[in-house]
Amino acid sequence: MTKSKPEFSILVIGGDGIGPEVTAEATAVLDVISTHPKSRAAFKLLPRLFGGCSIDAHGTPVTDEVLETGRKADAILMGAVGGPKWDGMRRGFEGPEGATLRLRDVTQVYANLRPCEYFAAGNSPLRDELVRGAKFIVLRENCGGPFYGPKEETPDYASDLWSYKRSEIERIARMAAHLALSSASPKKTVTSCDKANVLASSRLWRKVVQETIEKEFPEVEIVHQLADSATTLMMMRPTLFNGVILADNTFGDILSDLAGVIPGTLGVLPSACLADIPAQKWGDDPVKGFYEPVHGSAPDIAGKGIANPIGAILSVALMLRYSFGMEEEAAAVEKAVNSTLDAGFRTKDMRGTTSTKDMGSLVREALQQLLDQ
Ligand SMILES: NC(=O)c1ccc[n+]([C@@H]2O[C@H](COP(=O)([O-])OP(=O)(O)OC[C@H]3O[C@@H](n4cnc5c(N)ncnc54)[C@H](O)[C@@H]3O)[C@@H](O)[C@H]2O)c1
Ligand SMILES: CC(C)[C@H](C(=O)O)[C@@H](O)C(=O)O
Ligand SMILES: [Mg+2]
Repeated sequence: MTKSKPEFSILVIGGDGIGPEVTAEATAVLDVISTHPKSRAAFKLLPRLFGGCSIDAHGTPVTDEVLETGRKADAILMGAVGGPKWDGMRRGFEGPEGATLRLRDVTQVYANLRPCEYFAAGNSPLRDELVRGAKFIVLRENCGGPFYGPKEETPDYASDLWSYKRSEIERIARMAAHLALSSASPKKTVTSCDKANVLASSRLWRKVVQETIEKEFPEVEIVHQLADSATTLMMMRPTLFNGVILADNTFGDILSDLAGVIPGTLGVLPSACLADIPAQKWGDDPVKGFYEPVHGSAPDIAGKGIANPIGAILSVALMLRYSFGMEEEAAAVEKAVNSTLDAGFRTKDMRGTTSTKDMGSLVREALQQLLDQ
């Protein structure tokens, strides 16, 4: 890796439904950054079919070539996959969603960071005084649990094995503590959510999270919360969770979608799936990351040009920060999004009329100005 101006390779998966619409706005942000006179990096984009569109073209949701490209690339950017047309194909890891799980598995991106914060856009259905100041990362274990356990599927019986190994829990607990310590917030808290009152895998989870963090990160406060009551608390007192919310694959999936109530739409939530502790600064070797907004392919609004591209654009900010150590550029993208919202522009999910493309170009204009300063 040359430290002068590295070129990072990125597998780009538009996917299905609104996936290609929001991904186009996200890659356009990367173009602004790489073509700016002060640019510190070049990006080699590797667009590929994946998901339902790949089933239509190749008869499989992911070809070996795409898995291999993803394994070798520095990062992966994905819109979303799936849709009613391919719902009948879900069995084991077949079908569009199964392909996403396979790609997460081959890249071993075990830590799924799903940051959520309140935007002062007046869009939350929750009362302003409840959500103001809410800022946390849902850290979801991404390569284990029932998503990956052996499955049995017959017309009369079906099962998914929900299991965790100590080593899988230790590595995600370390990531949680690392994120808590590196956050700007004075509160260094990890709130771990589980169902230790009923699930054996949760009892191991709770024990290993407690032991690992207590021993290796004594300055981090650990709170254990049952996952069911965590949902009510997240809606009633979201700021209680400021810091890091740690959860396994299933509970993390649910809690991160629930967090969409805080900004008032899933459309603005980004996500980063990492294979290692994030890069600390520009010039470090890239950390393998798989970036995708939290939302899905939203078949109900696909093709209408109204999808919110902010979740995808903010996922690019996470890529710059966590994979490439480009904190200044990441912060500029986030600032550009905030200033666009502050100027009053909103897509339909935020009760506005701005189109996907217009929202993308407004953010890019704001970004260009910030980079020029
Ligand atoms: N990463 C992924 O590939 C991924 C993630 C989640 C769901 N999915 C798949 O997507 C399909 C649809 O799932 P779903 O309907 O449960 O969830 P979804 O996230 O696609 O949609 C839920 C609701 O949020 C809205 N929404 C989502 N993203 C939006 C955006 N960017 N702008 C505006 N509104 C937005 C939708 O219109 C819909 O009303 C399913 O096939 C599911 O498996 C894929
Ligand atoms: C589509 C599906 C495989 C995926 C998941 O459950 O991980 C989605 O819901 C997500 O949150 O990224
Ligand atoms: Mg989900």
